[in-house]
Amino acid sequence: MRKSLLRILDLICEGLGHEQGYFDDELSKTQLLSVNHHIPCPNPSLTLGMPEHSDPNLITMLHQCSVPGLQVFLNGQWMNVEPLPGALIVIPGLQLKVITNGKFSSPIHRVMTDSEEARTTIGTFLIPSHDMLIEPAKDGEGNPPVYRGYTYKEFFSTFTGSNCDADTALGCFKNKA
Ligand SMILES: O=C(O)CCC(=O)C(=O)O
Ligand SMILES: [Fe+2]
Repeated sequence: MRKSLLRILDLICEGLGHEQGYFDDELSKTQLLSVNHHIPCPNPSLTLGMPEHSDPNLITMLHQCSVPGLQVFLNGQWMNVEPLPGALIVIPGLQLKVITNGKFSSPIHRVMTDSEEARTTIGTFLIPSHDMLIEPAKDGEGNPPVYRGYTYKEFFSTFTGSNCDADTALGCFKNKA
């Protein structure tokens, strides 16, 4: 999974004009594997499997099982991400948004519960090393950086301190327009 994500990141580099391997080392140092098990809820309107959030890391790969539940917030409404057999979902994280100076966005998503079936998913998260300086990569187009540099440690504590609200956390690292 790490190899596939690094390949995808290299394709992103190619598209944006950054050198190959830009994300290979400290920016993707840690790989976290997380298994989520959501038990059924007879009345799914009463609880969410996972509340709405953007992933705070660099990039995520998710294997959802055959039970639906993942939703993404798109054009002002929640859309179901239907499970496809054998498909893996790639979710750009907030660090990818910052490093690409906002060219990539990090989608808000959440998990609904199912009334009858349990849902087990596996996520792989690539995470920068804690002391790594994160900043928009120079894009050769002379666009001013939207965000100031920070360490991932600093970002993560701001993110958790703002109730995991992406806009609030990112707002703390925005340069004045
Ligand atoms: O279980 C899922 O479908 C999504 C999990 C997720 O969004 C996460 O772990 O960040
Ligand atoms: Fe997520």
